[in-house]
Amino acid sequence: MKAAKDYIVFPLDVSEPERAKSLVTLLAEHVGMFKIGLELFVRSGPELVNWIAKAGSAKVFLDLKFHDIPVTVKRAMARAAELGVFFATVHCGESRAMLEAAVEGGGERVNVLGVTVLTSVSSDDLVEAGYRKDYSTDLRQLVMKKAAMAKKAGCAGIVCSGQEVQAVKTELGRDFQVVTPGIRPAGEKVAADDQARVVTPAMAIESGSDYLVIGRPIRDADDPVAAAQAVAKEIQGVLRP
Ligand SMILES: O=C(O)c1cc(=O)[nH]c(=O)n1[C@@H]1O[C@H](COP(=O)(O)O)[C@@H](O)[C@H]1O
Repeated sequence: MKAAKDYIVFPLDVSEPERAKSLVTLLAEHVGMFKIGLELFVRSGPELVNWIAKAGSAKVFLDLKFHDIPVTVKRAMARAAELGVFFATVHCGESRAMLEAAVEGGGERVNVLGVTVLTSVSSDDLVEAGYRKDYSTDLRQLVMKKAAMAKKAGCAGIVCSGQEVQAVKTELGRDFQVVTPGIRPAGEKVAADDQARVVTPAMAIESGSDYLVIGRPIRDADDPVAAAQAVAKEIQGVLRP
């Protein structure tokens, strides 16, 4: 069985490679995976991905959220797969062809996740962007459509908020991996920051989430190790044997 800490994905949302390395060293025993996103990758690239992969036991998640024509996505995902990362992301976007291209590019080497509707997006944002009115009043419908498209394309799973996990798992099956950002620990006054669809670690796990992305509540805590341990404790409290 997965240990509570293995559910935690810590995003290395910092610009300096030295700061990223010190966070990896500090948190390697307390989280299950490190995520490298746009900021760090633009600064430090594949070299740092390799360093993190070799540094500890935690897995590496390359989160570059590709969104382009299929051939470009396929070729970029093939390069991502060469880095030996566990997860890599593509936006679900507007066409299944892009997702299929991502899966093809990744081959057997990487688990491709489709990003459905970002956790920073609200129903009002969807209205402004021109989405159908029923999607804006029930954002979950749009997440479900995108998740179904990702599954059909062969993705290993999706990224969505904790508010939609249960519906995705019920409709698309337990094996279809669901990663949930927008997590804010219970019992403390923690800012939601730019996140619009937020749940606690316990709520996400109880809904069936496979991995929780938790950044600022750990990174910006006075004691990041204690913050990660507190999240693991909250997860442990609701894990079923
Ligand atoms: O793909 C992601 O990881 C992601 C998707 C999403 O819908 N929302 C989202 O916040 N994220 C990532 O989660 C991290 C933010 O986590 P917090 O600092 O805990 O808010 C950033 O690395 C985001 O890129």
